[in-house]
Amino acid sequence: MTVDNELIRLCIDESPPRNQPLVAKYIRSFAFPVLSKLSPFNISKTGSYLEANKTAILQKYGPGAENDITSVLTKLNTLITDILNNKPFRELVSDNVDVEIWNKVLKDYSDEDGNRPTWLFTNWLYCECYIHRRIFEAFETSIYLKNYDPFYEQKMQGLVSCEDAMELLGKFLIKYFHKEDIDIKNLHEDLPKMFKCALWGNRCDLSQTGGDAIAQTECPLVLVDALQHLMLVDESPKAVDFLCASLNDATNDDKILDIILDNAGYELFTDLCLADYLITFKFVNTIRFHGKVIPWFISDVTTQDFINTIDYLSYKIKSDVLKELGKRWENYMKSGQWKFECEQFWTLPFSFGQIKSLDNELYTKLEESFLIISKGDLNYRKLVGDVYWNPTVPFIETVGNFKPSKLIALRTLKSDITCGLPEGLAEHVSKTDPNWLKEGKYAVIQVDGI
Ligand SMILES: O=P(O)(O)OC[C@@]1(O)O[C@H](CO)[C@@H](O)[C@@H]1O
Repeated sequence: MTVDNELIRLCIDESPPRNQPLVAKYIRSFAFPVLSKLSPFNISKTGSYLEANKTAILQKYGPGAENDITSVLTKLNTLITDILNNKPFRELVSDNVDVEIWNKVLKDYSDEDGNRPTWLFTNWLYCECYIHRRIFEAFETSIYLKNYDPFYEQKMQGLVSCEDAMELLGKFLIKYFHKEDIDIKNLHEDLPKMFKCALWGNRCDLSQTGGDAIAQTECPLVLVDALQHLMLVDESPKAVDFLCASLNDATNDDKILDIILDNAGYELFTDLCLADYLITFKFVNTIRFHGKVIPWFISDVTTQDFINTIDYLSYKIKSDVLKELGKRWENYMKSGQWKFECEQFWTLPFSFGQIKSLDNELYTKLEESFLIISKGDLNYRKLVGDVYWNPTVPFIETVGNFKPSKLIALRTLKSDITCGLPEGLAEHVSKTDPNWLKEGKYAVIQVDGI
């Protein structure tokens, strides 16, 4: 019997129950294949990357790093074995500031007899976050590779491989920014396109491919129209009306936009384009980008990714328009109009509904916000509590008590969770396209408080 079969033997051959948080034991949920196939694949690819890049790593970190590589590989292999054998979770052992929180969560999820949670039977959001935290633990418990991001090069490669598409969007924007006669009608017409470029940027997510870059070659603006029929909910008109109306209020010159980022590479580029558009036309005055404090879900944006993306565009890329964009973004960072922040909460296994009770400082910060944009699938899962909602439950209900400000969610669908869909749509799409929830093919733009 293979280990995969062993996991299957423990599972239930059913869909997960509606309106409950996901758990991987339901074979017909996306969580089961992510746990049994995709996660072990991603972890073993991380190990293969280390082995393949050993010489370069030793050159950079010195010969002492050889033992580190060996110990990281052992820890990654143990992690795969633990998952595939549904072993109980263990405490984290590093001296990082978040370890106390993770170990408290482990205790909270253990039963009265002290039996610890296992991969198949515990809350899936906790489980998947724990997998990524354990990957990082393998590195942070080493000597030389404590701060090593094994996904950094792939993330930058993801950016480089999309240069053609970036150039096309860059040309459009630079021309636009140089025009002197942009009026409210133009803004009203073009702002939805900027939202949707950032939305579809979320398709380029390396956690689906074990780090292999997904090249985006078509013109992002052409794609916006071509993919419109794949948008299951499009509330962008509400967001655009709200933002355009706010331009009339000259008294408010302290409008902060918070963008809760997702992936580096091409997606981050499209987020920065949207941010530039919003700040150039004074929809907002300050933008705070929220990234991750540790490598997370393979391709999420860390400080290193954010800084080096802007640096790459400003100084290293061939294209003049992209250089010009890079320089604009560097200036926004220098002037403080743009800020990059990475709070610990985003790499903990909690939903956004828990921010208020668990991290009041962060919640209070988000209350200063004029508008919050949440990017991507994992942030969406956290927004709606990773609950397998009945698809017609309104989005504003699913976000629970996460109401610090007005909110826009931009998400391509890569997991089972849907909400706020019109009656019958989920049934209709699933009949014509059984994989509709898995591949980032469909998307939603949903708003709360607008
Ligand atoms: O947040 P992103 O980057 O849009 O997507 C992340 C994600 O799709 O990767 C995992 C594995 O497929 C999913 O569980 C998760 O939701």
